Amino acid sequence: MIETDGLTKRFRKGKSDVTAVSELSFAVGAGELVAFLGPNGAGKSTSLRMLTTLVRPTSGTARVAGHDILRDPAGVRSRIGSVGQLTSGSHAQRVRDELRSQGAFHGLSRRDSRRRADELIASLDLGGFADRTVQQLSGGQKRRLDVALGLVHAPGLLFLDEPSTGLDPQSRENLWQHILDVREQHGTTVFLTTHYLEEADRFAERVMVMDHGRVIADDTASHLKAKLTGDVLTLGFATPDATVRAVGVLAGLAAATPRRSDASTIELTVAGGDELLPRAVRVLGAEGIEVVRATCVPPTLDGVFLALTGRSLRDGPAAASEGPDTHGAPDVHEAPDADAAPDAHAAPRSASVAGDEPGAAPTGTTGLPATDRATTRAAEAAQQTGAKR
Ligand SMILES: Nc1ncnc2c1ncn2[C@@H]1O[C@H](COP(=O)(O)OP(=O)(O)OP(=O)(O)O)[C@@H](O)[C@H]1O
Repeated sequence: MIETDGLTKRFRKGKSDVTAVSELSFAVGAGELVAFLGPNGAGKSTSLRMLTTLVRPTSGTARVAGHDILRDPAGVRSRIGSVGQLTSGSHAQRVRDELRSQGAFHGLSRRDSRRRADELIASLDLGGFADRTVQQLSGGQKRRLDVALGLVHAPGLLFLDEPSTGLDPQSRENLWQHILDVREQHGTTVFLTTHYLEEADRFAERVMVMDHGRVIADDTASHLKAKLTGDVLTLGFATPDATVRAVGVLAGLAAATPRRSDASTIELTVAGGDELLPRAVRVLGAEGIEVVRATCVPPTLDGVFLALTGRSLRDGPAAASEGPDTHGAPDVHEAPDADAAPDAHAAPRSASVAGDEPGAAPTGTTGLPATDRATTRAAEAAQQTGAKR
């Protein structure tokens, strides 16, 4: 479904170049659910924008859904669905009409557009508000509509850029359930970016970790966790003396080195911590050392990132619990630049609306040059609305 070869993107920033994505080479098979993880500025969105033909690579290329992104961008667009960080529905349109007109713009007959709209309303559970206008929807309902709009032409491959950012936990769970259902019903390949580590861990079969424009790990979440980190065991003791003696006993029991985190607590990071813990308590007890508290915390993807980079993904603004940190909505009054795909700057009818979207981040949040932000976002909005031109 996706095959990239040395995909690289450099942006001009003042007098210097920023390498947003460097030598990206990977393949994604049909039906996979892949999550792209990384801190702010790692290059995730730029990678997605290249794969969805919104931004031209500086070098390298990719085949997406059987079409070359450089030689046949229209072919790529006809075969993929793409949901960006902005809501793509037009404010004043009713949900049902929005879906029907999206079908018509994709070349479906009136009858097929109606049928497809009904199907998507059922499968994404939009029935309760299908006759409301987009501006009357909640954030979670809008995101479900966005996914539905991206699926109107039944693409085999769906790109989602931070689909659940900014939603409350219940709406996130609900959106995910719908994404998983659509995937199960149609075998859709899903490629998404997210800041929510626990979502990637729970739902994605494959996790690609990106940092400074490069993919630094690519595997299942469980393999990454097993390979790069382990369970963190914490054992508490009644006295400092017992703690010192316990360090010696534990060192002989586990492959890892026990660390004293304070006078009466020992930590150790090991594989199979849940099995080691009861054994450690028994052996220590036999030595006359009483364990007064104990926990075993399973590994996380944040631990994986920490092991790979020495930094936590939760440090700074990319923290999973925080709200969106998007690059700002498009200002359609600004001129496009050469980085956008050739036809991507043609403003769709909803592009000007997207900037007013209450859930969208305000402009100017990234420090990117205004024209770059405007171009990329306008191009993204143009694609999100598909052929609505
Ligand atoms: N149009 C642009 N012009 C100049 N620099 C850009 C542009 N788009 C992205 N960049 C820079 O490229 C780098 C990668 O940005 P990108 O948006 O791909 O990161 P990201 O991983 O998606 O971040 P986030 O999680 O914050 O969305 C950043 O340093 C960013 O400032």
